[in-house]
Amino acid sequence: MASVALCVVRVIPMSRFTIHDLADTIDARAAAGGEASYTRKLLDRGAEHCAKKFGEEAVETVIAAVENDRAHLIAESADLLYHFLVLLKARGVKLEEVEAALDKRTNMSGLEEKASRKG
Ligand SMILES: N=c1c2ncn([C@@H]3O[C@H](COP(=O)(O)OP(=O)(O)OP(=O)(O)O)[C@@H](O)[C@H]3O)c2ncn1[C@@H]1O[C@H](COP(=O)(O)O)[C@@H](O)[C@H]1O
Repeated sequence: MASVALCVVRVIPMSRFTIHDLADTIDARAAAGGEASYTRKLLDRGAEHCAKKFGEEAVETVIAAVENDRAHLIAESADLLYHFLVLLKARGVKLEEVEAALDKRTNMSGLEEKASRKG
């Protein structure tokens, strides 16, 4: 008798929302006046404050990962990415510049990239 292979595919709904959409929102909030905006509040407190918030979110993400709490990890990752983009904005770095740095590494392994940093 022919055996039947069962393949279970978990379907995750695709969102059209991208990290670039969030970066655009952050740009718009940065350009706007002093109306109520958490982003505006963070940027007004300066890059060092934004860096501190990013660090806090990084620690919260680490804790969620170590605890193996999937939903918590996703939520903290979303906070982390938001605060990462605000930090880049505070220091005048474009997301595209980070992507370009990643793009340069696409043809080398992580081990090669690590070695290229030494010396
Ligand atoms: N994606 C986010 C987002 N993720 C996380 N956060 C905020 O980041 C904070 C997480 O940090 P904490 O847990 O330390 O919260 P907290 O103690 O309230 O923070 P602080 O008072 O210490 O600053 C929370 O206040 C979250 O609401 C975000 N705030 C905003 N956005 C996006 O940014 C857009 C613009 O927001 P506004 O600038 O408020 O209009 C929104 O439409 C969202 O799309």
